[in-house]
Amino acid sequence: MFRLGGRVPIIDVREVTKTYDTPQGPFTALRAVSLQTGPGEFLAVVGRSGSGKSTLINMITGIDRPTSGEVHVAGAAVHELDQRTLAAWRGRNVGVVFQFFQLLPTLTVAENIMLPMDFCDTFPRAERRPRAQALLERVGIAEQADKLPSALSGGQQQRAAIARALANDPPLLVADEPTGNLDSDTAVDVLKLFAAIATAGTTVVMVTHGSDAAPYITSTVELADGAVSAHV
Ligand SMILES: Nc1ncnc2c1ncn2[C@@H]1O[C@H](COP(=O)(O)OP(=O)(O)OP(=O)(O)O)[C@@H](O)[C@H]1O
Repeated sequence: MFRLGGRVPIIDVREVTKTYDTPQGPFTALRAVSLQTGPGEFLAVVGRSGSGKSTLINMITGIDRPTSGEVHVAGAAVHELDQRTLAAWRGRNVGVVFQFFQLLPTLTVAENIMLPMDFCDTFPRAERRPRAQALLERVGIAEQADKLPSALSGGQQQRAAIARALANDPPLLVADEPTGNLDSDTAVDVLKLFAAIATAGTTVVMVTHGSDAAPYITSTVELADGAVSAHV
């Protein structure tokens, strides 16, 4: 097995190619992309619009399958999992953070965070509420637990979404443009939070267009026309 500085990687993408069938004919969105990331890394995925960032993320989270190549995440061969196994695997192993937060509007903040625990039955029922509260403390919004998401600022909603992504203590957190809808000061606070999460051991992969992330990330992969053009 591939090892990264002696450690098993959390993400091990090997020669992944993704070709979509389109009415105009086949379109290759990823070309022989390889990428390895270890525990505790904070990886930024950058590249122009259409370069393949979301397609790569979809391969890593198992939302979509490669046309060829292999995707290993947290020890699972994601490209080989069937849909049912994949849903259960994803719920426990991958926390996802979106640009527009996507909290359920009719549930309180704490209830939103308990939802992945309920879905995956990861913690005993009696532990879920105190665990949600502890996660809210970790992301700095403990006092917002019983409010509806609409009562929170954008930055607070993103912190709540990050707490939800950590609900099942996944080894990997994936964030697609998580600061795209935040003002620059709030964006820096969210980047600092991701950096702290990575330092605590969770691998964080973030698609970003901004350059504000540079001080906080541990590595960058750049895509151009579906291929890795730089990995530093
Ligand atoms: N389901 C699909 N069917 C056909 N083509 C697709 C599909 N999904 C993506 N593509 C194409 O693959 C290429 C890469 O798309 P992708 O969404 O991965 O880019 P991106 O780098 O995430 O872009 P953006 O920064 O605009 O979100 C684009 O040319 C896109 O049109």
